[in-house]
Amino acid sequence: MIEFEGVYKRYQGGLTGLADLNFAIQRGEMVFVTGHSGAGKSTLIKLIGLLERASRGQVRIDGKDLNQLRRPDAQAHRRRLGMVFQDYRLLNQQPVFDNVALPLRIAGWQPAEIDKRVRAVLDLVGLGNRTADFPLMLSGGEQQRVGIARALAPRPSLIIADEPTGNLDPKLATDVMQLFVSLMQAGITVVVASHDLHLIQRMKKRVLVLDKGRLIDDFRPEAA
Ligand SMILES: Nc1ncnc2c1ncn2[C@@H]1O[C@H](COP(=O)(O)OP(=O)(O)OP(=O)(O)O)[C@@H](O)[C@H]1O
Repeated sequence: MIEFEGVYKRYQGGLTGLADLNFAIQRGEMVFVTGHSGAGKSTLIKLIGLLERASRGQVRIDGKDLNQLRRPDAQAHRRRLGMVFQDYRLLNQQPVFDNVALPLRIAGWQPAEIDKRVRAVLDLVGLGNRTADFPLMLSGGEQQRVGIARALAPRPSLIIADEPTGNLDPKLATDVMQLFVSLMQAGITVVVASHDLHLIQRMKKRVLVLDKGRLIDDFRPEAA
């Protein structure tokens, strides 16, 4: 479970990233975070991913305050978490297979296990036949699916994504969002930041709306 309690994030120079955020996300839930440019979406994602730390308040994952984590626990947290970025962040000089294998190699998986897992996640995102291709031979939507496969490879329990469809046309964006829904259906907690309200509304999942760093709505279509 993810809990934000009285969370503030103030950047150097006095800019407020987040102000007094309070909410909880249950295990296995899918949640969108939306709001205008500068509302604090990326900041929220970065706090969960430990790329930034709260200035005040607590961000807790399974009861542990992320600000208090010592290095081994912080590393364990990062291992349980997959991140997906707007610009995919693939290594363009390496084939799709190696891009997806990278986190498994870093984690010390055995080659035979890596081979099996990489093929399985690429099959899952519909790219099982593109393992030898290089990222720039793929469409934007396909590159993002490689990014998602890479995030999924180490079997994370939580996926966080910052504007994952920002560079995609509406059809590909919908496909990628559907893929996130299928991950939620497989039991993974999924938190997606996106400014695309039309697309979010079509997905009929919970939406946290930020405005100038504050939570101004927490909408649950299932409960409406
Ligand atoms: N590294 C930083 N240093 C200083 N200020 C920052 C930094 N990152 C974000 N901010 C400020 O914090 C506020 C929230 O930014 P954030 O990137 O979280 O918003 P966002 O909703 O993701 O915006 P966008 O949709 O434009 O990416 C903005 O006022 C921004 O200028």
